[in-house]
Amino acid sequence: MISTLYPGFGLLLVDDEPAWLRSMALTLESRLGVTNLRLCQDSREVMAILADGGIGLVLLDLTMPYLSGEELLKQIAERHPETVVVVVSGLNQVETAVSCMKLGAYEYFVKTDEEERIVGGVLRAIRMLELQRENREMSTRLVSGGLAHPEAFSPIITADRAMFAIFAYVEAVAKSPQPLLITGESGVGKELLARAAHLLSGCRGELVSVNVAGLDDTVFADTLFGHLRGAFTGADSSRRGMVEEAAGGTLFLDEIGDLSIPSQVKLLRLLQEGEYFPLGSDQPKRLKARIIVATHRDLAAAEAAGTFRRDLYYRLRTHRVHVPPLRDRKCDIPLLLEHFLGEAARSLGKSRPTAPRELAQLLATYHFPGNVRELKAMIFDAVSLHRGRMLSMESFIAAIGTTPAGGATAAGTDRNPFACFDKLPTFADAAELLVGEALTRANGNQTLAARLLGISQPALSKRLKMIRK
Ligand SMILES: Nc1ncnc2c1ncn2[C@@H]1O[C@H](COP(=O)(O)OP(=O)(O)OP(=O)(O)O)[C@@H](O)[C@H]1O
Repeated sequence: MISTLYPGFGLLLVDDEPAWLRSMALTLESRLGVTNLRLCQDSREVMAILADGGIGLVLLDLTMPYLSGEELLKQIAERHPETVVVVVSGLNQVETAVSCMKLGAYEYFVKTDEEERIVGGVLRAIRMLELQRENREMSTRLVSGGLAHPEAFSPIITADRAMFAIFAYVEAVAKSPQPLLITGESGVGKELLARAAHLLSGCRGELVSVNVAGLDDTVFADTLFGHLRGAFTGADSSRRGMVEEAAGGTLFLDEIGDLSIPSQVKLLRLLQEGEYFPLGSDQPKRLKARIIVATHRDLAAAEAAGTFRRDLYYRLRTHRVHVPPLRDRKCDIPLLLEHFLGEAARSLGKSRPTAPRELAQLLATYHFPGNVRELKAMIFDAVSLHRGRMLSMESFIAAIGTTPAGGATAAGTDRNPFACFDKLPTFADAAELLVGEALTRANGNQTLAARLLGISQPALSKRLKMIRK
């Protein structure tokens, strides 16, 4: 069920020199983690291999016995136009390169080019093909009327279009054996999405979650792969690792961006080889779980900074989604408010309070660094404190009031916004600025602005009149 082949389509390397084929295969495997490879030394076999299906990308030599690369390029363009061809030739001639590009080659490299350039070109071609495949799957879903299994996403409350697009994507790639990478700030709902992907995968086993942040390399290996009795001092009994617990299901590795480099190597090996060794054992076990990983970190930046291995990054990002922060989907706030009010009332055994009309508006003024988790905690806190029918806004104002809307807390200004002023504004100027800011955050709603300022609505109205005079 679980394929360890990467990418999801085959790469066919065609060259009459076996040494070049071997060396290219090793380079692609070690640099990009490519394992879905077929090598072909005889140009006459190429079209038959393509006819069998499964090949997405061909790396083609030009000068070969029987059929030349240019002849093959013509035939591939005619019979398999969806197959991408990258020419890697010994010929360093501009005319040949131009003629190959005219025949439909995606890129042209000379064998003496730097390895980095050729590897980069192959990676571009792989990404383009992966995107084409994803787009095809997505459009099929859109044409066939959206989600086939909306119920898998029912725990995720949203009215946001970007979120629905993510659902369609997750459904499209749910049965793929390749890993799924979910990124997004803390508390946006990445784990909920992982659960939906697991449900849709059709795998009958469990979803096993492991937070890998802060695990040192030995603990990481022990947690994932388990150990045999006596594997190390204190290992009085053997232990099944999480990879085994997740067999037939999904292994969800959270906070993957915090994984140490040695543990990244172990994870890459697991993905590439589909095998692992429990500590103290020389008998390999097979990976039988789908892998989903999540992080709040920017993995591309971590890869560029050298703290995340490139080969693992490319392996993990085959299918990826980015969940937007709550501040970018404010239309979800009223829905989530209603949802969590009900949930909080039920779990606290209270009757469901009614939210004041301005509450959703007030919440929309806040930037929610902790996203949905923070909103949920605020609502649970307010419901646990509240008495009577109408929910009080005070606990929300207290929570929101401690953090500026932009989220910026420049040094020295988090408690005292005037600390950075050389010359203090006058009292009247400061009051005018404050009132203006409150009205902006409250979208012009005076009742809400007055609450944000901790004054009554008539007092705010009076102050506005004074300002406007
Ligand atoms: N759209 C949503 N609808 C309902 N509940 C949600 C939604 N998004 C998040 N939650 C709730 O918010 C909390 C945080 O969600 P979750 O753990 O999935 O976030 P996360 O992105 O994985 O966070 P972290 O990066 O910190 O692990 C959970 O209680 C979850 O049920």
